[in-house]
Amino acid sequence: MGLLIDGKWHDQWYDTKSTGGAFKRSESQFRNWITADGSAGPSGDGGFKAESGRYHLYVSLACPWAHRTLIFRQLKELEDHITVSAVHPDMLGEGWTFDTDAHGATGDSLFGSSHLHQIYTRADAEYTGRVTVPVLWDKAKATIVSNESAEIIRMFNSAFDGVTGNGDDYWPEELREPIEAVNARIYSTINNGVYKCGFATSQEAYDDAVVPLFDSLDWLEDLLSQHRYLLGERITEADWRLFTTLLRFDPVYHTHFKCNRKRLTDYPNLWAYTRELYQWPGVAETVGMQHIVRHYHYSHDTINPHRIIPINPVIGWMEPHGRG
Ligand SMILES: N[C@@H](CCC(=O)N[C@@H](CS)C(=O)NCC(=O)O)C(=O)O
Repeated sequence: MGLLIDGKWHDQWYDTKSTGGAFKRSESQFRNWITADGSAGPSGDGGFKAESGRYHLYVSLACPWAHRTLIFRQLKELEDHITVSAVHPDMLGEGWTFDTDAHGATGDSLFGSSHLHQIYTRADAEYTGRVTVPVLWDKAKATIVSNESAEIIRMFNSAFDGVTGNGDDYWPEELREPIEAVNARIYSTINNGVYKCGFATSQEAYDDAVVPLFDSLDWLEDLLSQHRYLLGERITEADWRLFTTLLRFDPVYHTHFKCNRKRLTDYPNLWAYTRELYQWPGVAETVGMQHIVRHYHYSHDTINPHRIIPINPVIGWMEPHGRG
């Protein structure tokens, strides 16, 4: 685990000393947008036109943020248009690697790099910051379009509609405001909330994260007793953003990140809802449960110093969900 400073790799864990033991996630730095006609998006530069075969996605199957992008690639039928490389689940001293000695770890099919940080320095030789997945790479301009999953899924949602003919819309105009509100709470208390619990290095920081986390899960349990999806009867990006965290809850966050007031399977509505999303056409094939369980327990030696991979519950993802 580490980061690049002026293009040089430094092996260091997250700094929580300056924040009273609290984990603060840093902002993603590559913020360009692919658009249908190549015009500039809400941030960054223009010139990234949606074209088949032009873009490549670097992911970790373990990572909930990268997982969102894989799900959107699947939902929006982009598999033949956007190529993918998956890193090895073990993220150790030199960060994410392209080692291939794990099922599903593909290596870097574009450049044959050994480490993900080489992709960042290819885009910016002086890059300073964390080396995270997902990364959306542009083969034409030889640079990173974006390393922000929340924005990559919005590009995938609509930019390639003319290429694929798939017009499914998970960010519909009329629901954008309520989606943003739900996303904000879920991001802060659940998606990032589990990390705040797990990476806290003081009791106070942990308490500050774990209470809102379970308050939000209770809130969602109630919401999902009233309607099928977060925003009503229509599935939206908010559901997919929540799904990748819920999927990892019992296998990883409950024990490894000490999110253990309840398990996902203790919430009847949330648990059935998660199964429905798991069973959505194409979604189960984006799930790399072995990478998920292995990555967290093996890579975070500050939390699990002996790197013992737990036996884990057997989870009935394919049990009938009974919703709708
Ligand atoms: N804001 C980013 C966060 C991505 C992120 O934190 N990915 C993790 C894996 S789950 C990572 O690569 N961490 C490496 C590090 O922090 O050094 C996004 O949503 O795209």
